[in-house]
Amino acid sequence: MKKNILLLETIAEEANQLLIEAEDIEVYTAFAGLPPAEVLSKIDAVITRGLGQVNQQLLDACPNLQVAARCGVGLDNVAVNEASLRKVKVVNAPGSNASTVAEHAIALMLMLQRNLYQALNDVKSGNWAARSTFKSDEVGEKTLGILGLGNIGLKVAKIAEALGMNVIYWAKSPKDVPYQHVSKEELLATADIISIHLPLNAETENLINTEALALVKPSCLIINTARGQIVNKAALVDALNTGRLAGYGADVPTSPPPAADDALIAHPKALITAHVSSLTATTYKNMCVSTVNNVLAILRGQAPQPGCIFNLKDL
Ligand SMILES: NC(=O)c1ccc[n+]([C@@H]2O[C@H](COP(=O)([O-])OP(=O)(O)OC[C@H]3O[C@@H](n4cnc5c(N)ncnc54)[C@H](O)[C@@H]3O)[C@@H](O)[C@H]2O)c1
Ligand SMILES: O=C(O)[C@H](O)COP(=O)(O)O
Repeated sequence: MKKNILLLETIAEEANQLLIEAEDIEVYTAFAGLPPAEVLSKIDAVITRGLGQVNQQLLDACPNLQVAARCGVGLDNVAVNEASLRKVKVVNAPGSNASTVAEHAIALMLMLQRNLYQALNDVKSGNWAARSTFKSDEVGEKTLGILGLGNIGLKVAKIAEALGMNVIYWAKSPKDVPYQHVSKEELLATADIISIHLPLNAETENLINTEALALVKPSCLIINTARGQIVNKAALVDALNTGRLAGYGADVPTSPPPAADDALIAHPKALITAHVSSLTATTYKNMCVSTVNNVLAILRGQAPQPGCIFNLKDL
């Protein structure tokens, strides 16, 4: 009997092709709304990206669900606890976008630290004379504090090390890496640049709040390519306005999509991209293909990529 997969969002063509060619798989989509109850009742696996919600309502509607999969890494749009209670395997593609997100984090860090945005705008606007007042500093010999040393955090650490930075990190427990593990408070107080690579969950939402920002050096830059909600927006804007923090670079607005008058987006000390760091041609394909292969393996009773079943991991 065929297994039934529901796609909540479009996926890379190469991954779609794997599903189309699989003779043991029937594919349904929810691009224009959920299919009728009789279809949902026979769905074995649901696949989403960052927008489609695998929530309690969907889990209720799909009583035969075995797998809830995310093309990519972040599982903040998946009700992980609810799914776990129903013995639904929550699956992602660990490491599939680590290099490209790490590159993006380093790019934002250099843009801010070297004041490149202003330098480029000066030339574009014909203000060559601005070079006489130009100020910036290199990242070499500065201390980079990494919050969350998983696949992306570790890539960032390696690139930063090659740039001559001193890397420290905070994680739930020390790891077997050549970087110093410190408390969150020590990291906040000593880092020249902080890069956030934590998942968004109940423990990390608003982690960078007024109290945390009170600890950082006024010259500190915060880079966030994880999720905007890990940083409290009001506290962040206040810290930028009062000189408590020198700059913020992020790939993720605090409440996407941002309003037209969002105080952070317009802030002269903030550089925000529209959640694009995974969207290179190579990585978009890889994260969708890896996820689909993991789902197919589980449905066929084969071994998926190690560590991809999130609710079986000790996080
Ligand atoms: N901007 C983007 O397009 C993009 C792309 C990929 C991932 N992300 C985000 O980045 C996050 C990290 O990705 P990753 O691939 O490095 O994930 P990962 O699972 O490899 O690493 C996350 C790390 O955070 C640690 N952690 C989890 N909860 C913690 C807590 N409460 N306190 C301290 N440490 C904790 C884990 O132990 C792990 O080391 C994702 O969850 C996702 O939200 C964003
Ligand atoms: O968590 C992830 O893997 C990234 O945020 C990618 O998200 P996207 O699928 O929305 O690009």
